[in-house]
Formats: sequence, C-alpha cells, structure tokens
Amino acid sequence: MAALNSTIPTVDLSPFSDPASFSTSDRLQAGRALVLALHNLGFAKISGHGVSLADIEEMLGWSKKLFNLPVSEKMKAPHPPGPMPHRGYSGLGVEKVYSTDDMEGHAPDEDVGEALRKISDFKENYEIGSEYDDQQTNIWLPDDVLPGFRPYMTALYERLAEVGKLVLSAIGTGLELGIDDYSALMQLDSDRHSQLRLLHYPSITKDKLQKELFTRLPAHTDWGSFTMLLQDSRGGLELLDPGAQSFLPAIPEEGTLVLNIGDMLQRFTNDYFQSALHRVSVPDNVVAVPDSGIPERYSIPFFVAPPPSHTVTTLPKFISAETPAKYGPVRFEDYGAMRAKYAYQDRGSHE
Ligand SMILES: O=C(O)CCC(=O)C(=O)O
Ligand SMILES: [Fe+2]
Repeated sequence: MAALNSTIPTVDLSPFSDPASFSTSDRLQAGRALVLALHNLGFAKISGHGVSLADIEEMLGWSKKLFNLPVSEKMKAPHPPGPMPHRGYSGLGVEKVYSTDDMEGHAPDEDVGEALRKISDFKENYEIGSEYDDQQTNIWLPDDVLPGFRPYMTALYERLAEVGKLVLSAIGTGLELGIDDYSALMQLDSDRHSQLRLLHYPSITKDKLQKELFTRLPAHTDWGSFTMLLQDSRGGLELLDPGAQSFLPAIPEEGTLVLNIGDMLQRFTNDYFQSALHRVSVPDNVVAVPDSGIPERYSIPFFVAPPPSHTVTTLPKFISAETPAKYGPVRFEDYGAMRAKYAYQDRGSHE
C-alpha cells in the first residue's frame, strides 16, 4: 500500500474515501501503512483522499486570483495587528513563523518578537476558518473585490474538514484502537476550529536569501493535531527525517497531499508520532531567472485542530515502563496562544 517516492512514502487512502469499493481488511492495511509512515517519520504523502486533480487546480487558481490583486485591495481584509483572531490577509513580512527553540535563549530584557524579525518571512498569507467558529470570525474581502471567493472558500473549508476526518479515521484504524480510545482520538478534530491557509511566496533573488535577510519559512512544527498541505509544482517544502536528522524534500507529486503530525498528536501518542519539523527553502534544481530571481510558489495547508477548550492528554496505551509519560495535559487554546505569541508584532492580550 505504501510506495516509496524519494523516501517519503505515499499512502493510498481510497479504502476510506470510497468505502463501497473496498473491504474492511483493505482499510486496515491502508491505515497500518499510514501509521507506519507517521511513526517512522512524522509525515507522509497521501493519495486517494477524495480531492480530485480538478479540485486542486481550482484551489490554486483561487489562491492566485487572490494574491494577484493589488495590495490595496487585499488590505480590505486585513489580519488584525495581534495573533487573534488569526484571520484575513497578511502582507509580506507581517507574520513571522518560528519554533519553540527560537523562543528560548534570549536575554530577559530582549524584545523576543523583534529579535525573531531580524530575518523576515518572504511570504503573504490569508487565513480562513469555519463560518461556524464561535471564537474567531472570518475576515472577508468585500464581495465585489473578488466575487465568488467567499462561497468557494467556505465550501472548501467544509470539504477539507471532511478529508481531515477521513485521515483521522485512517489513523485510528491503523492504530487498531478500541472504541473509547478511538473516540478520544476523534476529539483531536473539531470541524469548527481548524484552519485553512492560503500562502504565496513571491519570487525573490538568491542574493536576498543568501544574505539571510529573508527566509521563505523557517523550520517549525505545527501546533494542532495534523496538517494536510497542497503545494504547487515548484516544490520547496522540506521535512526533517528524525532518524537521519536531515531534511527530505517533499517533491511535488500530482494529486497528493503532504500530511504532517502536529504537536497535539505528538502529545496524545507520547511521541509514537513525532511532530514534524519542516521548512520551506528553495529546491536545489530551481534556476533563478535574471532580474526576477527564484520563481514564486503557492501552497495551501489545512490545519486540523481540537476545539480550543479541549484538554489534550496522552492516551494510556502509549505509556509504559519503556515509554514513560512525557507530557502533561494541556488545554489546546493555551498551548496555541503560547506558540503564536510572537507571530504578529502586536502581541495582543496574550502578552
Ligand atoms: O508552504 C509550505 O509548504 C509550508 C507551510 C507551513 O508549514 C505552515 O504554514 O505552517
Ligand atoms: Fe507548518
């Protein structure tokens, strides 16, 4: 079921997306293949997830339409100055992604947010949540700026939330969880509190990247349950192989999504699945074009997350004498606030 593709396995989830055509034992086999990949690496590529090539083209098409708008139009749906709500448009250099390691090692009087910003992220992003989210309200462009964008993205959110459920059920099947453990796993997915993110990395000269004034996206882990990501044919996403301690490129493969474990599934499984450290760099084979530099890139991650009020605890099944508990219970909302604290310059009420 798992095929090797430049060492990142691709797992076919058709037995879950098209259950009528497959047997229970096909589902078990596919689930086990997924669990094996996630246990070994913390990430995998998935196919057979039910999102067609035409859907993928359409998603990237809308994202391009959005980012092609003049900045003055995009700024009609501005992300607020602080980290919450994490909604709307952020222009180049506004949001800063970082890892927990980056938060440490600063002098007590140092402005950590400013120190992190010495290298800015050369990307623009637009954040969308569920229309039914009771904590964060979407920030939409006025309808006449990009007609059809809001209904398309609202439907896309719902669609990807379903794919997220399918992935989680494949994980639960592969782990062969009993009914109670399975329902605890399912609580790591709230249809209303996940996040759809549109990302655009404009072209940039190699010189700028080499002088280390800018990065596309520095190494970090995602803090939700898991992430499903679509990238265009340019590539650039790299994930750390924890065994080899080297980054593996997620070479774009038509129709596949990249799945990576986030901090909540790591805690839930006591490191049986490790949260994948990943970054966006410039693929080795990319040729810089004179004047414009390295070509632009688009990606669309969907972050599956628990409800904000949910306290994530490790499943006893993953605790033993050889693997003692590593993590205490954590309320997802508190954890997210801690991780997002420096993402925007105005740290809002989370300071
Ligand atoms: O653009 C990508 O491929 C990665 C995006 C990502 O890791 C993130 O937004 O957390
Ligand atoms: Fe990420």
